[in-house]
Amino acid sequence: MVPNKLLTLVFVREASRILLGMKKKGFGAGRWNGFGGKVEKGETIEEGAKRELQEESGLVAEQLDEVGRLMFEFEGDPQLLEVHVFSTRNYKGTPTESDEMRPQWYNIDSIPYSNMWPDDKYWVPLYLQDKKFSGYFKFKGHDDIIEQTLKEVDNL
Ligand SMILES: CNc1cc(N2CCN(C)CC2)nc(N)n1
Repeated sequence: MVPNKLLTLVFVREASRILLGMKKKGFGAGRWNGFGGKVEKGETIEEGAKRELQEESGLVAEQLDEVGRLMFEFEGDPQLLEVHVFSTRNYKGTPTESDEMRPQWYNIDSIPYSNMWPDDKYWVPLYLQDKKFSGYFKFKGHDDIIEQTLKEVDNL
């Protein structure tokens, strides 16, 4: 039994725009995404999300709302990724490039899905409609989704 790998993903939102970061190295490098990473021992998932947001973007979230839960399986890898997705509209600081991420604001009508993880085009629209969601995506490599489920939920 291999436990899930606990990860976070944070989106910073304003009325008509969303902050994305270009991942500069490591897992997901070359794609725009929210900010996030691993949850460390001794911190809650939400504390981990807040920490990663600050490390990767320089922003301090005053309030984080959990908006979704995504499970990712990669064919041939027994460890599933359990990604807890958060959103903040209440933060301080200005977006600052880190060695991991180059932040950039995008209008919510022109999100660069072709340069993001392939699953994003399915669940980000739910997020933008202020829906809560729960999804599972099985990947073959990093580009092809071979199975998926996605539903709106009332509670996470
Ligand atoms: C595999 N598909 C993914 C992974 C992913 N994450 C985001 C957070 N990372 C720490 C790990 C991987 N984010 C999106 N949007 N899609």
